[in-house]
Amino acid sequence: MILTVTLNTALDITYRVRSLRPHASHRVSEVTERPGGKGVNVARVLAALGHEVTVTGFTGGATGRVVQERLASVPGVVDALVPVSGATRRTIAVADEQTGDTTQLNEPGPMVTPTEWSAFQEAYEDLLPSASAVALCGSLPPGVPVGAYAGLVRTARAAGVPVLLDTSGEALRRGVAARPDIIKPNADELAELTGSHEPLRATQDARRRGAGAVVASLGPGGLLAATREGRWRATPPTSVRGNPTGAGDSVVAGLLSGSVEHLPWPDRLVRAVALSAATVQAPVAGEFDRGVFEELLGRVAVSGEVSAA
Ligand SMILES: O=P(O)(O)OC[C@H]1O[C@](O)(CO)[C@@H](O)[C@H]1O
Repeated sequence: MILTVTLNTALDITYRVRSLRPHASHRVSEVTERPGGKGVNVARVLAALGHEVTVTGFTGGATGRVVQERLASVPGVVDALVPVSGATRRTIAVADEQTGDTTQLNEPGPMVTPTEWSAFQEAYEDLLPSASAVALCGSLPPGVPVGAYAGLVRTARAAGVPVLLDTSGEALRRGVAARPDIIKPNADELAELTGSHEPLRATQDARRRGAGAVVASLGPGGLLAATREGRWRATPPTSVRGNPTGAGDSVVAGLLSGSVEHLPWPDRLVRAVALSAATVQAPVAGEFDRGVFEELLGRVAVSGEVSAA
């Protein structure tokens, strides 16, 4: 199975409004709720691609119960979440019908005690021997040490399990130093990590800091990958409009599934770009449109070069 870690799980709520204006009161025309947090989204997409997935991280309170109830009905996803005394957070995405833009409000998450953090680390170590790959995704809830991902990367490496890290800020900086196999920053996260706003230079710099491969998501500009095997750029055929919530998580799912299936890097990037664009176009945030995905697979452009041996 593929293991996804979401330390800060969420009940993702999407509000649709006619036009979002600061200081105004709004009528919500539609409300959607689904289990979220980045690793949970990754798991749903992996399962839709036919992979067996186990989800771990923290869950607590009434929101945690809703997240778990909803996860139970997703075929192919096994729930191995660890209980905490605090409540799983909510995230609110407000989709503006007029502009097509989405505004995101993410709660901080429950306070995790040192005992709960230790319980998670034990559960994680127990799950690793059955995992073909692991994805560590999203923000850290309060109470979890900022070096948490660095530790989880080291544990996965010691167990011989390939590890992808998708987070930001100091947690990413420390995590990269622990040498994950893949990181997937967006342009801002990559610039913050390396101090460079030039993506090509920044991806190479991030590799020097410890990442085995760096796949930078450049929004409508597609993906830029710097790996041991070579460097590539993959771009969607047209700029897609819609809700980008979860598009980065679909990239992670594309990369991970391609990695466990031993696809060559260009094919993994094509899959990741097609999934991401199909997520932007899906009516519900974080889902992907299978028809769009399959149609785009043949139309994503890849350019680049293989490294000299
Ligand atoms: O952990 P964070 O960085 O706060 O991100 C979580 C949020 O991001 C999303 O995964 C979208 O990528 C939402 O589902 C939401 O839960």
